[in-house]
Amino acid sequence: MTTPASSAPAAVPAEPAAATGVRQTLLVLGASGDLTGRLLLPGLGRLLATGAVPGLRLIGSGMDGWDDERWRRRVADSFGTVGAVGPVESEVIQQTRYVPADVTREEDLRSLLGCCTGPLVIFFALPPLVTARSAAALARIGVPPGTRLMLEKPFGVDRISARSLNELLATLVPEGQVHRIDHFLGKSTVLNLLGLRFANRIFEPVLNSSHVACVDIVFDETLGLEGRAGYYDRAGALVDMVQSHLLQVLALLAMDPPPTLRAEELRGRQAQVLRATRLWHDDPAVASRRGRYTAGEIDGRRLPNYADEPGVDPARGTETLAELAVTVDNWRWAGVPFRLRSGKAVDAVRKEAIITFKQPTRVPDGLTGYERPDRLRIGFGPDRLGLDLNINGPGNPFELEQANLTADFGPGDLPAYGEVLRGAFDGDPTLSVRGDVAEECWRIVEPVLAAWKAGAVPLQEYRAGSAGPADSLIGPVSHVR
Ligand SMILES: O=P(O)(O)OC[C@H]1O[C@@H](O)[C@H](O)[C@@H](O)[C@@H]1O
Repeated sequence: MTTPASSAPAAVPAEPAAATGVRQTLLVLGASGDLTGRLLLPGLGRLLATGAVPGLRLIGSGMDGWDDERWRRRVADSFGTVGAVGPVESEVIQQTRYVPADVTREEDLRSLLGCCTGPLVIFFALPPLVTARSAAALARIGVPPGTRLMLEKPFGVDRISARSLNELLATLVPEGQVHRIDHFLGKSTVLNLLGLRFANRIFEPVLNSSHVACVDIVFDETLGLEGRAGYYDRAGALVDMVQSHLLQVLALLAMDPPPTLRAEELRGRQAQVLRATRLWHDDPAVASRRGRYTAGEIDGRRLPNYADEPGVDPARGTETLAELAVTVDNWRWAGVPFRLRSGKAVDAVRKEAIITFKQPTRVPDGLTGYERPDRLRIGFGPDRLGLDLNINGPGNPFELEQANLTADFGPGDLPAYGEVLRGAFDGDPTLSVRGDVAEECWRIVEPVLAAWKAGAVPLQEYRAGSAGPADSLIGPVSHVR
C-alpha cells in the first residue's frame, strides 16, 4: 500500500548530482551514536565493497562536536572491522564529512540538506522521541524529491505514537520511500524462510493447524547489557526483540504465499498475519512471562546483577527476558500456539524457529519409540536447517529412535544492515516494515506492557548463565537436540 504524500512543504533543491559525480548521499542523523558505529557503518562498508553503490557520498551529523577527522576515523575503523578496505570504501572515507547539528532544529536541518548532493537517503539513528521531533522539523522545511527515510526501531514508543509518526512521515514522502528498519528482515536465514516454504513441495502442505502442534521462535543470547543501558533500560526485552524482530519472523513463518515478492504483495501478506495475531487466551497473565538476570557467570565471564549495571534504574523493573504466546486466528493456524521468547545472559545461544508437529494419526501396533514429535528447526545463527524424525536405529527395527538431519548454510554475503541499506539505495522497501505493520506489532504487545506495569505478571529473577526463569512458557522440550 502506498500512501501518497499529502501537503508536503516546498521541496529543498539539492545540488545537481551530475555536476559532482556523486550519485546519491547517505545522511546519518545520530552519527556519533553506538548504533552507527556498531551496525550501520559495518553494514555500509560491506555493501560498498560489493560495488553496488557507486558514487555514494556519506555525511554524518550529531550533537557531539566532532570534526571531520574524528568521524573519518570512526568510519574507517568500522569499515576495517569487516574488511571493507577497498578503493570504493577509501574514496567514501576521504570524501565524508561530519556536520555537528541539533537535528530537531529546522535551521540546522536546512543547512544539513544544503550539504547533500543528488538523491538522498536519511538514516535516523536516533531514539524514537528524537526521531519524531527531527521528522517533524523536516516536515516543516521539506526534503528533496525522491528522498528515502530510514528509521531505526523501535518505531514510536506505543501504538498511538507509531500512528502519529506514520501520519507525519506521510506528509514528508510517500510510504514506499519510508524504510522502517527491522534488520532481521535482512538476515539471510530469515529470508531463507521464503525459499524453504514456497519453493519446496514438502513443507507447505503441512504448515497448518491440522499438522502443527506449536511453533516456537527463540532468540536467546549469552550477552548481557553490554553498556547499552541508555537505550535498553527503557526498551526491555519485549520491545527490543519481540515487538519488532520476532513478530516479523512470525509473520514470514505464518503468512500465506504471496504471488510475487514485490513489496506490496509480500508486505500485504505479513500485515494479514499480524492483523490476525492475538494473545493466547486474550490474557497477558497466561500469555506472557518476564525475567531479569542477576549476577552470574557465562563461559568464564562474570556478569553483574542487571539492576547494578551502570546506567540502569532498578526501579524501572526492566525485563531482560520476555516470553509471549500468541495465536494467529485464521483458517490456517487457529488454535496453534506460537511462543516467542528472547532473553539476555542465559546459558546458551539459541536462535531458531522450531515447528513441532502433531503425532501421526495412527501408528501401527508393534512400532515403539515414536513418542517424540517430528520437528523442523530453522536456525538463525548459525544458519541451519534441522529435521527431527522418528526412524529405525540400530538393533530392533521396530524400535524407533529420533534422528536429526541437519544442513548448515554459510551466512549470506551481506550482513543484515548491508541488506536493508541496499533496499533503501535501490528504492525498494520490500525488506522494511510497512507503517500499518509497525502499528499492528504495538497492538499485539500493548496489553502485555500494560499488565506488566500493573504488576499482573511477576518479574522473575534468573541467574546469569542459567536457563532463564523457572516459570517459563517454553519448556525445555523445545531445546532437545
Ligand atoms: O543477531 P543480531 O543481528 O546481533 O541481532 C540481535 C540484536 O538485535 C538488536 O536489534 C537488539 O537491540 C539487540 O539487543 C540484539 O542483541
